[in-house]
Amino acid sequence: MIFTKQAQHRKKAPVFGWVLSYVKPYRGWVIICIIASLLVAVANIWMGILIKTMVEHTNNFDKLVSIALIIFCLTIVGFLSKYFITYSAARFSSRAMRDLKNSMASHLEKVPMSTMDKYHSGDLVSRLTTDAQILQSFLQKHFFQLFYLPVVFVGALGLLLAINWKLIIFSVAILPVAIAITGWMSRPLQKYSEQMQDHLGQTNAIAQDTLSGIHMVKAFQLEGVLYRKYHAGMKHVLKNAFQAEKKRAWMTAPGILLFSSPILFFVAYGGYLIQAGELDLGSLVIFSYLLHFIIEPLSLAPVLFAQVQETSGAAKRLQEIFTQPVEQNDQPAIPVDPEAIPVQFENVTFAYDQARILDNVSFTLHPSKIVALVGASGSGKSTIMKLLCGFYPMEPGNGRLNVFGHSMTDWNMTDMRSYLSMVSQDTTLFPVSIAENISYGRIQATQDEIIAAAKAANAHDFIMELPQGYQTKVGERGSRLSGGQKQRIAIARAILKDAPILLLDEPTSALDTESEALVQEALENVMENRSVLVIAHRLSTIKDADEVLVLEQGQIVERGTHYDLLAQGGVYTRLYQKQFATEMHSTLAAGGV
Ligand SMILES: Nc1ncnc2c1ncn2[C@@H]1O[C@H](COP(=O)(O)OP(=O)(O)OP(=O)(O)O)[C@@H](O)[C@H]1O
Repeated sequence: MIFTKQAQHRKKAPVFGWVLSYVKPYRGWVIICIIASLLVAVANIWMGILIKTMVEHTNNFDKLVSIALIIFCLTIVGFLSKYFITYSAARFSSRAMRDLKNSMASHLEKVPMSTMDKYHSGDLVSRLTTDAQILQSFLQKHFFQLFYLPVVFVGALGLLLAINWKLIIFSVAILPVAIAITGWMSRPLQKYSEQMQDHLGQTNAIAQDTLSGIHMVKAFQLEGVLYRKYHAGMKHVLKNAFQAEKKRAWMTAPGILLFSSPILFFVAYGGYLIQAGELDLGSLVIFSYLLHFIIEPLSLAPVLFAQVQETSGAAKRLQEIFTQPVEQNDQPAIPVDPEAIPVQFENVTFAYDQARILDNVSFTLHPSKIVALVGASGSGKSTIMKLLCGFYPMEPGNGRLNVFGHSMTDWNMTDMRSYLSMVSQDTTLFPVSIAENISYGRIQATQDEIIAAAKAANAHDFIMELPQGYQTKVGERGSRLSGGQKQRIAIARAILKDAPILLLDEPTSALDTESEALVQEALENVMENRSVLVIAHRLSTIKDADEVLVLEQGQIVERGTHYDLLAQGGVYTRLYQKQFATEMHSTLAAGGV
């Protein structure tokens, strides 16, 4: 199996258990937060008892002074506890979210291309930012309430029941109905929140595509089309946000009414009990103070429930990423025999989804040889490269793919890829300096080695002409460099990596003649003494290849050297005449073969 399912414990855990697994390493701060929450609750209830004692001892000055002192101490305890709630919640929530984001980023690096094909990078960024923010905000602002509210509620209820059970039961009798109504009303909040986050992910994806492809957008005057798409996406986001807020507003109005009704009942029935001599004034005062601690938890419960719903929606979107299988990276490194055959495809059949893309493909790339892939667009050339990079899993029974004599399924992917270098038409440069971009071929490379690689890639001269030389920042995706310059930096990177197998997707006519000649020379340097699998677009590369594979609809329909294939007069000859006739004529005119 190329793909394993890591982080199983997190995958199977219910969503909040999964979130708590990230909080667990900071349990010290969580415990401080919980203890501080409990202290605030106890201080509030104790204050009620003291108020009652104060009312009962209005003639005892010493008693009043000692009560005032205790109240002062409780106020200090309450103040410090609130500080620690805020501080500790900020500490554990921000650290837990940092860990979660880090492990999500590292998980994303390990998921196979088949998974990345399912998600847009903008959506993934949205999960990493907005969803993680919702989660952090819950942990920071609402987590302590899960402990504070029940304790203050139970404490206040116990005291009030002891003072006059009839009055408290009569006062709060309506609250279960209020909770049921507001709880029922908050149910769609999770759905709205999930929908809003999904739409936000899609809208972010449009924004990202528009900004990264801004040249094309402007050249094709697509601003209006993309703006309308963005606008439509934001409309959905706003709609869901508005639906959620409308629900909240609906919950607030009856909530206030329902949750303030106990005060009315208390005033009416409490007054009656005093007149009937069944309740003293001190008890009435403590009742009015403590009733708040009954109403507050109950009125906040639906709001908290709604927050939990919203947070669980965000957490589910994050957790979904962790349920994606990852590439196998935990096997020990395989010892490689340098004499072994670098690449061997044996009857490989492959489909991305349903349709068969490669059909029974077999070929061998011998050490220091060149195998060229040619064929019409969509015939499966890039797919062969992608399989060799281990980007997609091969189903059992669909052939064998060996790298240095070991089946792809036995390799640790990171280890296997250390034997491959890739230079593709679509060069990926990172927004860092030229030196750093080249050094990504081999992170430990010295400055001298970087310069030597740049020289071999025909890049040194143009780099030295830049104002900051090797320290020049190349911009997003290398936007500050020309196509040929980007290619040569990518080739320098491959030279520095010095891997025995080179995968090459030759640049086509996107480069001008002078730039193409420089790139071509650089490519010849990087190909030297390496086993090369090349998607060939140049006649000269095809002629130099030890074997040319002609692909048609995922099948190798012809194979041999350029001259063997021409002699056959089949698919290759037709392709040759179509694609290379101009190049052939110019070669002949220049006195070439
Ligand atoms: N990630 C993918 N998911 C689904 N189908 C894909 C994916 N990548 C490629 N395909 C399909 O596989 C087929 C072969 O594509 P491939 O890129 O291998 O062709 P190619 O010969 O390299 O073409 P070109 O010369 O135009 O680059 C095409 O029909 C393409 O639509």
